[in-house]
Amino acid sequence: MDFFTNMEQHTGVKLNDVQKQAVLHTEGPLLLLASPGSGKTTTLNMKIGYLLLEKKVKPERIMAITFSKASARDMSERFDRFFSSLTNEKVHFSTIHSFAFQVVRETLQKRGEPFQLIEGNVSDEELKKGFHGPDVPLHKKFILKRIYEDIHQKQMSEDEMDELMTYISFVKNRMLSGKELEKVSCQVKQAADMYKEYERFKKQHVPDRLLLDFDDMLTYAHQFLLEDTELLSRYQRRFEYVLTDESQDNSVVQHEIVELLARPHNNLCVVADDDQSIFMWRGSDVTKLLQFEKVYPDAAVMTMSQNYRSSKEIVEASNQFIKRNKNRYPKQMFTENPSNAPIQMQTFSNYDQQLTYVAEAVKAASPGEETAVLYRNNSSAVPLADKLDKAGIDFYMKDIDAKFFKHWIVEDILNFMRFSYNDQRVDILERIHTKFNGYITKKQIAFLKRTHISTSIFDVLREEDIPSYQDKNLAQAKKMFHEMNTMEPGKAIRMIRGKLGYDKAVTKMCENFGFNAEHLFGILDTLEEIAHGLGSLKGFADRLKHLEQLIQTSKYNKNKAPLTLTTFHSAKGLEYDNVYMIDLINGVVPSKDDMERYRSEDRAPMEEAVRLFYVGMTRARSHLELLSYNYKGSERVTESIFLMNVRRIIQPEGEKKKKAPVRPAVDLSDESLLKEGEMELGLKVSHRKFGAGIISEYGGDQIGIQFEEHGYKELLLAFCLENGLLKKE
Ligand SMILES: Nc1ncnc2c1ncn2[C@@H]1O[C@H](COP(=O)(O)OP(=O)(O)OP(=O)(O)O)[C@@H](O)[C@H]1O
Repeated sequence: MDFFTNMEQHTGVKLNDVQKQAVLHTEGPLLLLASPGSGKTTTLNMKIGYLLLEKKVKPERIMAITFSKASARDMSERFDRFFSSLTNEKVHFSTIHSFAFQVVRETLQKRGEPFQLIEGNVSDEELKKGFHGPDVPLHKKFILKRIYEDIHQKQMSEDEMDELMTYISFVKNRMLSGKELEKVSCQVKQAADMYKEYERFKKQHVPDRLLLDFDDMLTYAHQFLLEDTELLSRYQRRFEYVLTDESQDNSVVQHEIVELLARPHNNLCVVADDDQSIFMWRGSDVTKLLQFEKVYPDAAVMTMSQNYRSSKEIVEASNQFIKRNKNRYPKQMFTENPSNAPIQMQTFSNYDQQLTYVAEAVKAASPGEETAVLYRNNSSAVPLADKLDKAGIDFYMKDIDAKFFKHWIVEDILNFMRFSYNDQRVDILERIHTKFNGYITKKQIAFLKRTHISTSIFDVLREEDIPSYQDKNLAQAKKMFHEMNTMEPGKAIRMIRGKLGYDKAVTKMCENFGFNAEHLFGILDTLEEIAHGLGSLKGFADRLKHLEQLIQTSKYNKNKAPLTLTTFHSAKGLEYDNVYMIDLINGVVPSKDDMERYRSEDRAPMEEAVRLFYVGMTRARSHLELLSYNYKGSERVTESIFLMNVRRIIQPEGEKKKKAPVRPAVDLSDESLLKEGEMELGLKVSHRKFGAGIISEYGGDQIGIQFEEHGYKELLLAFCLENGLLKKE
């Protein structure tokens, strides 16, 4: 009996022709380009089985590399399911990081050079507490904090820490140095200098040991393999076959390590989907895949395009959608799966309605169905969790991020509320006095600290010699804090933000310290959402505690709750019956930065946003919904341009019922007129009334154009198109 018949009998899986060819191609380089749901993992496992059972390769001669520890476990489980009854031999699935660590440890031990790992868990509280004296705790974040403070003479914000960490990972994974470091954009000023200082610190600060972070594992392993030919050829001899899964997310240094290992026989099987590369921001590099045939002129390239996961509607729409991208291997994903429901798209009037809808829809799912709600940013998780909890729905949250609850904005709001209970507490006032319009100075706080307080602090201050404007403001503040105490929390937050001047103070901080205003105001909006419907300030504080705990413990609900909440990124490789993609608005999906860079001709981030959206769409087996809204709080937003793309795919222009314009002002067949399908960010157009401009936003029924002479204007798209108001320049 041949291998494939045997496999079919044992596992029930009948490989298709390309899958079979990929299994049989064991010698020489192979790039296996696989569409989502096309059985990558299945094929890779079968190939390993083939090497063991048919080619009698010893398992220790096979290097099977996966993207993360979780996918290594997943692969290993699948392998056991297929082959445990056929062979006792076990193949080790490893991440590149763990292999690199092995190389580094071995080399440094041999050289007698001690080392210390400086990356791992450190709580935000510990970090906030900081350190005193000259001895910096030997941890990446503390070291960066110290370097930042030395260079900028001020404290580093959490956002800046995240930014700088991403920058460092990126430059290391891309193997950048010298002038190239300056070219990488980073919100943190002098990031390249800080990076160089960080590298110097690690090598010199502790003379008796080398300090290494996670990314150093890769760069050092690469360096050692290049330097030590004996070491390299030992590993090369050991691993006769090298297979890597999810290779689209490998960084430059990871690709280099894999290439080195596979030499000279190059029995290298690279499984990848360039359309699912979503970690470019931290150094993954899809161009390496696109150049595979240049590196290996004798490479076989096979494409697995049949999707076994999703309904016809989902496969066809996603396949069309990804074609927006230019920088990709052309592929045609298809399926023989039957049709199911059409993809649903809804734009609600506001954010809360979207969440209410999700909660109701999830509740209505049939028993036994797996459902996921996917979002771009972790910040979407808290209001969603709040809504689901209020609706009595259990969930499993994939990437727990309870940072929200410890954020200083949340602390501030709680402190405002605490102070309203007792306006004699100098300790609380000290934390918020610069954040409302009471003009209370540091000196006044020091005075209050020295004074025995037995009445309202506001009265104490007003007894002193203070300017009349402050006296007036303190009297008002006292009244507001007093009223706040018995208010509904939603109202209280609005008063803090508005009349007490907190929003203004935050805006000022953003200007002074470069904080991300959108993010901070987003947190305040979320607090208002959580407060919605609650009766007391205490109830609000309790609710926050409850939510924090709920989110922390939701990770234990894996395989228990039929509902998963996850970011697009973490949904990679997974599948669900029903998928709801939420918060699909411009500024989030794609992000503001993606859009801005696209306008300035830097298209790579937008292409990555498209891939991320595609990963989200292709997680659904039978039911996919794309959700958006028009207002978040009082802010008008526009639905994601990607929604518009999908809508056009599902319902092409020609099929729409077009209302004839009452008075067609121009000949609509004129080729130079802008058509809906031609809209693109950055496209130069000319408006009949406002003249030349550039499309800088579109979504829903609006189009935003930056006009040369009339500034930025938002116009009704349908009106412009139907009346031929816009021409391509
Ligand atoms: N030849 C086949 N016949 C029937 N089902 C198959 C075949 N190959 C794979 N499948 C099934 O298709 C589904 C998707 O396979 P798999 O998870 O291996 O896809 P993938 O390519 O890794 O997906 P993604 O890239 O989206 O993570 C699985 O349920 C798998 O069992």
